[in-house]
This record gives sequence, C-alpha cells and structure tokens, in this order.
Amino acid sequence: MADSAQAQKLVYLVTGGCGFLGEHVVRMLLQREPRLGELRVFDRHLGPWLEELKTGPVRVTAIQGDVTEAHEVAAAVAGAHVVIHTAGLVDVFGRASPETIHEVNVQGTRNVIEACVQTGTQFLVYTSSMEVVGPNTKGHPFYRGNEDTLYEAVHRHPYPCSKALAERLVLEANGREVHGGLPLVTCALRPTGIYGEGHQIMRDFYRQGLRLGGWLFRAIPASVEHGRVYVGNVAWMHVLAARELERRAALMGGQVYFCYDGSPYKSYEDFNMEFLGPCGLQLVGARPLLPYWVLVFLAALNALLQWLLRPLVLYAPLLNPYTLAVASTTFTVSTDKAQRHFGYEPLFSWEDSRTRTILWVQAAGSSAQ
Ligand SMILES: NC(=O)C1=CN([C@@H]2O[C@H](COP(=O)(O)OP(=O)(O)OC[C@H]3O[C@@H](n4cnc5c(N)ncnc54)[C@H](O)[C@@H]3O)[C@@H](O)[C@H]2O)C=CC1
Ligand SMILES: C[C@H](CCCC(C)(C)O)[C@H]1CC[C@H]2[C@@H]3[C@H](O)CC4=CC(=O)CC[C@]4(C)[C@H]3CC[C@]12C
Repeated sequence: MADSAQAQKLVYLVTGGCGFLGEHVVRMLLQREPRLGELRVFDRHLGPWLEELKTGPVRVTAIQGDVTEAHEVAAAVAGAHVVIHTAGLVDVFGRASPETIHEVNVQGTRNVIEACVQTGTQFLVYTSSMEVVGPNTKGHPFYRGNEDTLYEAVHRHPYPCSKALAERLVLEANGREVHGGLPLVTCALRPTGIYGEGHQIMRDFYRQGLRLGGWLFRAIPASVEHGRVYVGNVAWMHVLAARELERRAALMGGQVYFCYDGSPYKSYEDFNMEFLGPCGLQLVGARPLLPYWVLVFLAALNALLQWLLRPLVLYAPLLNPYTLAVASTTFTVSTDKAQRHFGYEPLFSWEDSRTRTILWVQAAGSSAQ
C-alpha cells in the first residue's frame, strides 16, 4: 500500500506559471518533485521557453487561459492533484484599474477554489504576499515580525486589498468538501519583496542607472530595512508546501507562512546595490539627496498627473504615494514557522542567490543594448 502510494504519479497545475515566480516554480517542480507525472502550466501569456520543457520525461501541458474565466479554470484543474496558484496582477503603479486588479486577484482565486471543489482537487497552495500584512497606511514598522506578530493591517491600495481578500478566501476554504467527499487542504505563502532572475524592476533600475552614466541616486534612508527573498527559495517553499500538504494536512491546512531565507536586511536601494554594484553602478549619497517632503510632493504630483493624463496616455512612474510609503517603511520578517511545519530550509544560500542574480542582471543589461 505504502509502495503503491509512493509510486503514484501526480498531476500538478501551476497558475501564472509563465510569470517571474511561476517560471521558477515550474522549473523547480520538474527538478525536485519526484512524484510529478504531469505538469500543467496555466497562464494568460504562455512563454516560448515552455517548449524546451516538453521534451523531458514529465508531461508538460501548456494551457493558455484566464483565471477570471471560471470554465477555463475548471477545465485546467479537472484531474489535478495539486494546484499552486501564483497567477495574479502585480500592479502598484496604477497601470490597471482597481476593478481589474480585484477581478484577477480575488475573483480569479475564487474561481480556482470553486474549480478544486467541483472537480475534486484536494490540495491548494496560494501565493499571497507580505502586503497582506503591511506596511500599513500609517507607516508603522514591522521589525523582525513573524506570522503571529500583532500589527494593524490597514490597506487602501487595490493590490494589497485584493491579496488580503484572496488570502482570506483561500484560508476559509480549508476543510470544504470537494467532489468525492474529501476535504480541501489549503495554505498561503507570503513572500516579501522577491528578487532574482527575471525581476523586471531590478532590470529597470539597472537600465536607468546605465542611462544616467552608471549612477543611481539615494532616495530612501539606509536605516529603513526591507526583508527580501530569493525567487529560487520562494519556488522551493511552494514545492515543499505542496508536497507536504497531504501528509501534514492537520497541521498545515488553513495556515499562512512568510517566505524567508538568509538574504540580509537592508534598505530597498542598498539591497539592489548588492547586484547592481558588481554590474558597474554606484549609489550616490550616504543620505537621501532630496528631503522627504520633496519626495512626498513629487509622488503626489505623479499621482495627479496619472489621473489627469489617463484619458490620453498611461503615465505610471515608479514613484507614487504608495510605493514611496512601502519603500520608506521598515518591513522585515524573522520566523521559522515553515521550517517547523514542513521542514523548509532555503535551498540557495545568500551567496548563491546573489551570484545568480548578478549574472542575470549582467545578461539582461547587455541584451538591452
Ligand atoms: N514580485 C514580488 O515581489 C511578489 C509577488 N507576490 C505574488 O506572487 C505572484 C506572482 O507574482 P510575480 O511572478 O511577481 O508576477 P508576474 O506578473 O511576473 O506573474 C504573474 C503571472 O500571472 C499571469 N496572469 C496575470 N493575470 C492572469 C489571468 N487573468 N489569468 C491567468 N494568468 C494571469 C501573468 O501572465 C503572469 O505570467 C502574484 O500572485 C503576486 O501577488 C507576492 C509577494 C511579492
Ligand atoms: C518601486 C519601489 C521602489 C521605488 C522607490 C523610489 C521611487 C523611491 O525609488 C519598490 C519598493 C518596495 C517594493 C514592493 C515591496 O517589495 C513589496 C511588494 C510585494 C508584492 O507582493 C508585490 C510587489 C511589491 C509591492 C514591491 C513593489 C515595488 C516596491 C514598491
């Protein structure tokens, strides 16, 4: 009995499998999940790199679909043992409307849950975000916090609001009876700011630095700390959580876990310089070059311009009141909950994560020229 259970090949579905994190989850599953029999990759935009994966021993099925379309989700979920739901609209710059963000992140997640219930899929891992907790609108620091740290989570921005609602749906769905009579087992993983190969904002900062002759200018005090996490470790935590949900359903079901690793706590800009520095960029200023009130003014001006220009053109710069608040508020996580509950240890050391990211930034930079 135990042997036949071990030999059983499983069908996994990764929604958003062609995104920054999703691609790492897909590749990690193929490398590190011995029970994988079929891997379904569901995304609105399929990446050409999927083709090379189709020649391996595991059946890889690419499914172009939209999580907001319930029937497309149900068709993709049918027959899957495990769903890793990473698809989401990550927009803190005002590119998409609040309604669209809600539709993709909340209704999309509802569709995934209902598809699991209707088709009898028992295990669901949801990619949530640190943003579900904070930073809050009052700018309170979250210093070395864990999953039990009391914090006033108050959101106004559509992205954190949508992630918080979706996370709640996932956790509340834990224990629901799925088709066939078994209970649904769910958990949510909350990455902090993810970095690594494929990180578009890092690439944008690199290109901006190159355009400015190799200089970047400090905007945020070095004392504001952020906890960041390497994408390979986030992917590894997803794979482990998905694997262990079955065996440890009573412990893990309905739980949240911050995603963490050994990356150092630093300000957003100083952390980015760990990669951009070796690529030839320099961060000018031991202190911010502009007073904080000027940044607040510029952020508000950008928000106003975005609103005024919206009928004509999309104006969505990096600096807005929300990104300034996030970048200026300490948010660091210190926890071992995932280690205690399902044996998570980071797969990549800080040195490895740093080297891999530097190599990617260098390659991404040179391909841009
Ligand atoms: N990037 C970060 O620092 C963090 C990201 N997260 C979460 O991780 C998840 C993945 O984020 P990233 O990889 O950074 O973003 P991403 O934008 O690179 O990937 C998201 C993927 O979802 C797909 N997608 C979007 N809307 C869809 C729809 N309607 N139907 C089907 N697929 C759709 C996109 O095509 C994309 O491939 C998201 O749920 C995000 O909220 C959480 C914490 C931090
Ligand atoms: C874009 C911000 C940095 C620019 C600041 C400026 C203009 C003063 O130089 C980024 C600072 C912090 C980032 C966010 C953070 O890492 C947490 C996140 C979690 C998510 O789930 C999604 C992404 C993000 C909101 C991330 C977005 C960019 C920053 C705001």
